[in-house]
Amino acid sequence: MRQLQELISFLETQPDPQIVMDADYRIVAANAAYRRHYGQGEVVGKTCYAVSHGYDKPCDQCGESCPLAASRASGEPARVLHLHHTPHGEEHVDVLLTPVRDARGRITHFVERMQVVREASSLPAQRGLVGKSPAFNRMLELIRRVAPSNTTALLLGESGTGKELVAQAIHEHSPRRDGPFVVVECSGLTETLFESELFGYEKGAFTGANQRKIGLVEAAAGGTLFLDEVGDIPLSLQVKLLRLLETGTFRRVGGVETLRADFRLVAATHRELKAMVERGAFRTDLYYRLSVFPIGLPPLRERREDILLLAETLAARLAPERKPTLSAGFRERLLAHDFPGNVRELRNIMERALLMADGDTLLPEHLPPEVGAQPPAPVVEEIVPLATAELRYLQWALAHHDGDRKSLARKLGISERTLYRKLAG
Ligand SMILES: Nc1ncnc2c1ncn2[C@@H]1O[C@H](COP(=O)(O)OP(=O)(O)OP(=O)(O)O)[C@@H](O)[C@H]1O
Repeated sequence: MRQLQELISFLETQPDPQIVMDADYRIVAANAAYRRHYGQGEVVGKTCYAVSHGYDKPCDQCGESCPLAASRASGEPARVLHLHHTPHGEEHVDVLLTPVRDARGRITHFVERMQVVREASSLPAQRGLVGKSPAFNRMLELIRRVAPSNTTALLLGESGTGKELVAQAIHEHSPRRDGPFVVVECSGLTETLFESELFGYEKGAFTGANQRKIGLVEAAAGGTLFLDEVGDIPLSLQVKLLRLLETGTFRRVGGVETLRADFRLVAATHRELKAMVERGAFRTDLYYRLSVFPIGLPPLRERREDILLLAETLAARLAPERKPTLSAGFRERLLAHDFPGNVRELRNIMERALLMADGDTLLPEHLPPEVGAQPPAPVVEEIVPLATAELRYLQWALAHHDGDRKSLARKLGISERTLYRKLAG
């Protein structure tokens, strides 16, 4: 008991919101930072899943990962990224759970530290990454883990999935955030261009080189170098990149001086690099240099819960002086579309709709005809077991429902618990 009191008094002055829980998920104390940030009345005596999620049972029984269950099982700290209900709305929170042991080594309590995630927003925001779907959250967790290090990150995703935005988020949350963020567009670079763009050149290196020019590698000193479409670099040039990465040095074209590079590398491609390696189209050694920490960016069709959030965000970004609203029919059509061009396609659709609309309400007729014209049936026309049909319908309803699971359950006329159970299959 004394030990618990000491722990609580220590946590009181810590800068991050922290709570102490017993092994039954019940909150026994919340520190000043927690009360300041979340200020949602007394939480002591309530369970963490009720306070942070509005659930009536632990997260892992509601389709989410539960750090307390993980920590209790392993005896180790556990870290996850969750979406918490807060007085400010739904917020991404990085949760670290640490077990506390008594003198005999038995776990008696858990301390949960919460850090607000600034790499992305679950509400429309003026800039940066926006999303709240499970697939987006899994990606965000990886971004949070790699950003503070100097490790090379490799972003893998279809065109328009937000690779450049993710690279920027990694840079902005790294120790190099005050340094430059330099983008190298690798596709279409010829041999001579590649070298002079990347490494710069000395005066007189070639006709037209009237003065020394520093390259992008040098410009990125102290910051992050983002190699976009790294899979498009021809084999003949890959060796030059490899040399730079292996030695950490380079020479300007026409120069003799060996210069030391000082950048953190983030690379991206929409290509299947692994398959390219197998085909002999991409160097194996370069592949292993690049794929230290791969991050998969989900296509928009695999994060449908984010479509309307992104649409609202992009509309507000594209027309800050207007207050665009999305009519029900417009939303419906967006939700029925597959977005082969991902977020970039959605952005183009929104830009067009804003031009087509005379008022501030976006209507279905402001969409190109091919967008969501044929809403897919929630249940395909084949005979399937009732339980399968029900599951498909619920998944469809989840993707098309603009709100949380609680309000969906209400609309469906079932309890939230039943909804989770049925979705778990
Ligand atoms: N999660 C997101 N939140 C907000 N905007 C996004 C998000 N993802 C992408 N976007 C927007 O979508 C557009 C395309 O993103 P971006 O250019 O980063 O994609 P990309 O994967 O680098 O595309 P490409 O491979 O074609 O270069 C940009 O306008 C970007 O701001």
